[in-house]
Amino acid sequence: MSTFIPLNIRIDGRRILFVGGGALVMHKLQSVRLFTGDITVLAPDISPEVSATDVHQLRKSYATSDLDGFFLIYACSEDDRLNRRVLADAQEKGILCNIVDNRMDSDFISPALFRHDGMTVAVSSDGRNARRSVEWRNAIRALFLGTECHPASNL
Ligand SMILES: C[C@@]1(CC(=O)O)c2cc3[nH]c(cc4nc(cc5[nH]c(cc(n2)[C@H]1CCC(=O)O)[C@@](C)(CC(=O)O)[C@@H]5CCC(=O)O)C(CC(=O)O)=C4CCC(=O)O)c(CCC(=O)O)c3CC(=O)O
Ligand SMILES: NC(=O)C1=CN([C@@H]2O[C@H](COP(=O)(O)OP(=O)(O)OC[C@H]3O[C@@H](n4cnc5c(N)ncnc54)[C@H](O)[C@@H]3O)[C@@H](O)[C@H]2O)C=CC1
Repeated sequence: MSTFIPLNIRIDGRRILFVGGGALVMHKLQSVRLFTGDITVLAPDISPEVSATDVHQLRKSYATSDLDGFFLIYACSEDDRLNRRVLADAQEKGILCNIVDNRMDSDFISPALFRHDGMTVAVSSDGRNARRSVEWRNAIRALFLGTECHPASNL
């Protein structure tokens, strides 16, 4: 069984890498960009939506040395074998890595977030039920903002 502890990790001055540049990266960027602008996206094909953001872009196929200098890695390509290679390379180098939607193997997972007035709420199900995390986050957000509570996921 995978177990996780919630932490707030310092990221100022530290670089974050996404391997892959499709729809899923765009989705993940929406939350990560709330916290840092120092994000690099590496993929042979980077979607127009990702390209239109202010992230650093490397249009190339992944190589192990691409991980050097990064603090956190998100392996988000559509190629599961590649994602697993990225994870193995990162672990070899002592860098924390998330394989998208794979809580069993990831070093960390992403909670459902709500940020307001300098405060952050992060909800997790330890990766067991992401939809439930979104519903809890939305309920907490409604409590603070007095808005209608519904399960649609937007920050
Ligand atoms: C392990 C993890 C990924 C990781 O971090 O590695 C993971 C895994 C999986 N998600 C799945 C599905 C969905 N995920 C969402 C949404 C979000 N998922 C997020 C996190 C996580 N999802 C991590 C665990 C978090 C925790 O601990 O609870 C959020 C909170 C944050 C983020 O992604 O940044 C983000 C909300 C963003 C926001 O709104 O703010 C929605 C709803 C939607 O899109 O609105 C659905 C459709 C559900 C449906 O359709 O019912 C499935 C397939 C399940 C299945 O098919 O049954 C898996 C795989 C599996 O469960 O094995
Ligand atoms: N789109 C979504 O909301 C969700 C996607 N997923 C899974 O996440 C994965 C990615 O999904 P999408 O972003 O939608 O796919 P996508 O097909 O839009 O993007 C895949 C990205 O991987 C990159 N890539 C391929 N080979 C590479 C290499 N050798 N080096 C670096 N980058 C490489 C491609 O250039 C592309 O940018 C898929 O496995 C998908 O099943 C899972 C849940 C939701």
